[in-house]
Amino acid sequence: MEQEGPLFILGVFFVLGIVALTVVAVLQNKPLPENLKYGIVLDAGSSHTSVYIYRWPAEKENDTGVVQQVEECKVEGNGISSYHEKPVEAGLSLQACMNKARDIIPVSKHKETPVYLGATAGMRLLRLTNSRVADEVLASVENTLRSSPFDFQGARIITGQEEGAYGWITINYLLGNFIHSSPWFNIMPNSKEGTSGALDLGGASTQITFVSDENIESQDNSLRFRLYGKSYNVYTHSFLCYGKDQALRLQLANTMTGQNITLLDPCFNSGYMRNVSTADLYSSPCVSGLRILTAPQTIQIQGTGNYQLCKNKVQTIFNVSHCSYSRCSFNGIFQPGLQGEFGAFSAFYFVMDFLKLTKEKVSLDSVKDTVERHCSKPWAEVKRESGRIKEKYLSEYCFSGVYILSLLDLYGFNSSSWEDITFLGKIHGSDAGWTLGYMLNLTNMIPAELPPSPPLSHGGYVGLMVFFSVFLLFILLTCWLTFRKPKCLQKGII
Ligand SMILES: Nc1ccn([C@@H]2O[C@H](COP(=O)(O)OP(=O)(O)OP(=O)(O)O)[C@@H](O)[C@H]2O)c(=O)n1
Ligand SMILES: [Ca+2]
Repeated sequence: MEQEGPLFILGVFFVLGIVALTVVAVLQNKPLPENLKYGIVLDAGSSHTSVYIYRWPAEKENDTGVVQQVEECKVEGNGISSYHEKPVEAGLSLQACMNKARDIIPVSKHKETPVYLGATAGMRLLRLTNSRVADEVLASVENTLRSSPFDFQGARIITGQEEGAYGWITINYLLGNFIHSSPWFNIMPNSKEGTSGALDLGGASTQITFVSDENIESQDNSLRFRLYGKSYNVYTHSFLCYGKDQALRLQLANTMTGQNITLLDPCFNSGYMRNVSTADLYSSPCVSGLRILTAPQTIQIQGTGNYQLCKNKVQTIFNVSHCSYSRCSFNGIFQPGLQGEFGAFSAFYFVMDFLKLTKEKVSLDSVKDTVERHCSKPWAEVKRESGRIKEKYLSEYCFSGVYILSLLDLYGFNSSSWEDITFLGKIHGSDAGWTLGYMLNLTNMIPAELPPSPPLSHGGYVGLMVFFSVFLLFILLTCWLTFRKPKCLQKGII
C-alpha cells in the first residue's frame, strides 16, 4: 500500500500532463479569425454584362476551391457593344450593379478590392467593325469603374484563347481537380488525375478546351500550364461568330433571297413571327460578306417548326470540306480527339435546362427526341407553357437545341461520348464561366508549384494528438495493472 501511493500520484500527474498537452495543441492550432478578401470581375459579354463578386479567406489564398462567388449582379439591358451609337451610356449602365457591390463589400475592404472588366466576342466584333468606337466604349466603362471606391485594375477585350483557358481553369478549380491528397498520403504522386474539359456557348463565340495527350498540330490552339506542381497540355479554340446569336444570323443570312419579304424558317415554332431589319442583320461582320444587295429592308420570319429541316439549314453554316491538319472540327480548325469528361455551361446549360435535360444523364437519342418534340410544338403552346421566359430566349430554343446538337456532333461527340458531358450552371454556388479563372490568374492565386503546407490538417493533427494521448494512457493503465495488481484483482485470481 505504501508503494502504491507515489505510483498513483505519478499516474495522476501523467494523466494531467496528457490533458494539458492536448489542450495546448488544440488552442495553439485553433484557426485564426478569418480575414476575408474580395474581388470583382465584370463579364462584358455580347448579349449582357454580369458583375461577379468573389470572396476568400486571406490565409488560404493559394489553396484550391476557397474562392466563392457571393453575388452575381446582372446589368440591365444588352451587352456593352450594343452601345456603339452612344458609347458614353455603356459606362452608366454599370452603375446600379457597382452600387450593389459597394453595399455588399464592407467599406473597410473597398480600397483593397480589385476590379477587372473583361469584354468578350461582342466587343471583338465591334473592334473589327470600328475599332475607334470599340475604344470609346471601353473608355466609357473604364470611367465608371475608376470612379468606384474599388481598386480598378483595367478593362480590356480578352482573346478567345484566354476565354477558353480561364473557363477551363474555373471549372477545374471549382471541381477541386487541381489539388488532391496531401503529398504525405499520396500513394501515387505521379498519377495523373483527371481534369474536365470546358464547353462555353456565348452569344457571339463558343469555346472548346480540354487536356489532350495528342500532338497539338496548330500552335494557336495549344496552351501549356503548370498549376499546383503539375503540367497540363491543353487544346483550346474559340469560334468567333459561332455563339448562339451570331450562328442564328449566319443561318438567316444563308437563306435570304433578293425578293421575298417573308422567310419560312423551320428553326422557329410554327405560328411564331418576327420582323428583322436587314440593315441590322448585316451589321455584324460575321454575315456582312453574305449580304444580298437586293434584299428588302425588312423581312418577316415565319416559323414552320421542323427539326429535320432546321438541322439541314443549320448545317449550312459549317464548312467541313477542307482541313490542312490530320483532323478538324469545322472551318479548317484543327482539333485532337475528345478526351475525358466535359462541363458545358452558359447557353449549353440555359438551353438544356429549359428542355429539362440537365438533372440526370440523358442519352443522345432522347436529347434529339426532346429537341424534335419542342420544335414541333406550336408557338402558342410554347408560350402557354413557359410564358414567363423572355420571348427572345423562348422563341430561339428550337434553333438553339438543334444548333447545340450540330456543334457537339462536329466536335466529335457521339452516343457514347455524349455521356461524358455534364451541363452545369453553377459549381458549389459559383457560376461556371471564365471570370473566376481570370481573377485567380491576375491575383496570382494559382501557384505553379504546390505550396508548402503542413502534412496534416488542423482536425487531423488534433485527432492524432488525442489518439496518442489515449493510447499512452492505455499503456500506463496496462502497466499499472500488470506490475502493481490491485488487491481486488489479486483476490479474484486466487
Ligand atoms: N436564360 C437564358 C439566358 C441567355 N440565353 C442566351 O444564351 C446565349 C449566351 O448567353 P451568354 O452566355 O450570356 O452570352 P454572352 O456572354 O453575352 O456572349 P459572349 O460570351 O459570346 O460574349 C445568348 O444568346 C442569350 O440570349 C438563353 O437562351 N437563355
Ligand atoms: Ca460569355
